Amino acid sequence: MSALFTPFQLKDVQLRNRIAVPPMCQYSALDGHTTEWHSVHYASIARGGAALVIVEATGVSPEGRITPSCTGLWSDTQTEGMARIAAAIRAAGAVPGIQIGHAGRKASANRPWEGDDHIPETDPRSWQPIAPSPLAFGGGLPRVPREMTLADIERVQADFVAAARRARDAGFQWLELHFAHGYLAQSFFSAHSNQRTDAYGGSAENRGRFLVETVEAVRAVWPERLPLTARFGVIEYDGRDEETLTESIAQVDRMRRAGLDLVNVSVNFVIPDGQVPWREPAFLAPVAARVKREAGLPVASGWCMDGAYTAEHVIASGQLDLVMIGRAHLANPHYPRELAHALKVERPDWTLPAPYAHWLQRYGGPGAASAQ
Ligand SMILES: Cc1cc2c(cc1C)N(C[C@H](O)[C@H](O)[C@H](O)COP(=O)(O)O)c1[nH]c(=O)[nH]c(=O)c1N2
Ligand SMILES: NC(=O)C1=CN(Cc2ccccc2)CCC1
Repeated sequence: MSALFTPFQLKDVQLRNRIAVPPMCQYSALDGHTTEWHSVHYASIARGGAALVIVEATGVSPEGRITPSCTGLWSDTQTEGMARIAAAIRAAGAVPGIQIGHAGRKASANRPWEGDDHIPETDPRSWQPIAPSPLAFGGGLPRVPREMTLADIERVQADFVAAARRARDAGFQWLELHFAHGYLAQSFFSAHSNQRTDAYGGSAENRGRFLVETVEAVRAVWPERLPLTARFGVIEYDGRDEETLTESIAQVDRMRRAGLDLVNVSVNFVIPDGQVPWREPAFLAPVAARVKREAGLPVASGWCMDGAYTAEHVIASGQLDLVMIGRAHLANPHYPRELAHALKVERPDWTLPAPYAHWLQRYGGPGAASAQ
């Protein structure tokens, strides 16, 4: 029996297994609107058998995007395209999720294959990034952001609420606030990037204020019976991990009390030179397990957890409730079928829809057990 292929219930949402596709930017939007690329991309992946498909980081405002090609939910004109995608994910038997966020000081960047760096200020495609403090990320993202005023903070929080309403109206059943990867919310919580002296800076509680207030504000519009979650970096790998983890777990507890239903544990990526242990399989699993134990809410996590036995173990061992498997789904949208075969799940081909499953089960096919 495979733990990975057991259902999971959170509020009124039932997941058919523990495999989630994490948000992965496609950098293919037109003025924040989804295109045919997104429709095919998300439908194909959802048909592959994962239980939850989370649509990529979607900007709560134009300047909250990472690149000019990122999706947005700052305008009602963007809701229809997202609604088609949510419906296609649901029609494939997966739960449609979406991540909404603000890129903060990492905003106004080129697409990864076009430099992955800040667009020059002289380029008309660029815009002024904003952040808690006037401190640049560095590396390929050298622009010094404008320090946010209290009015900016209120406006951005209102943008999160408006985007959450649009995600609800588009038919998404799982909302993930992007509080990780060095973007705006993460940069409020990190002392590396937040050197404010007002109520939003200084102590860990003050640095976590923007995040807690945003959870509270979004909770008020997001249906109580649908999961409200956050992807949150809890470790920087900057040599101060124990201190960062302790204050991050306290922050997760504050967000849980503000109404968060699950946390997707990730890495902070607030500084360009963190020593992330990339070679260690499932390096975040023990970290996520500690968050689950100490903050007392369900956890998901990912990063290099795509191998069948790794994915099975992080769930069977109770470290995680859901495993996020990203790049493997870019290489093969039907990746869950590979996992089902490897883990000797009953009728593994039926991780796919009937038009594929029937023939693969009956006549074999690449990777099918009956293949000679
Ligand atoms: C092309 C691309 C684009 C994105 C990502 C990654 C990649 C490869 N990742 C991180 C992603 O969700 C995942 O955490 C990592 O890919 C690590 O998981 P895997 O090792 O790929 O399973 C990411 N994470 C996130 O929270 N929001 C996002 O929009 C994106 N975008
Ligand atoms: N929107 C996101 O959260 C993104 C995360 N990425 C993963 C990543 C982050 C930091 C370092 C390496 C990879 C890359 C692209 C966009």
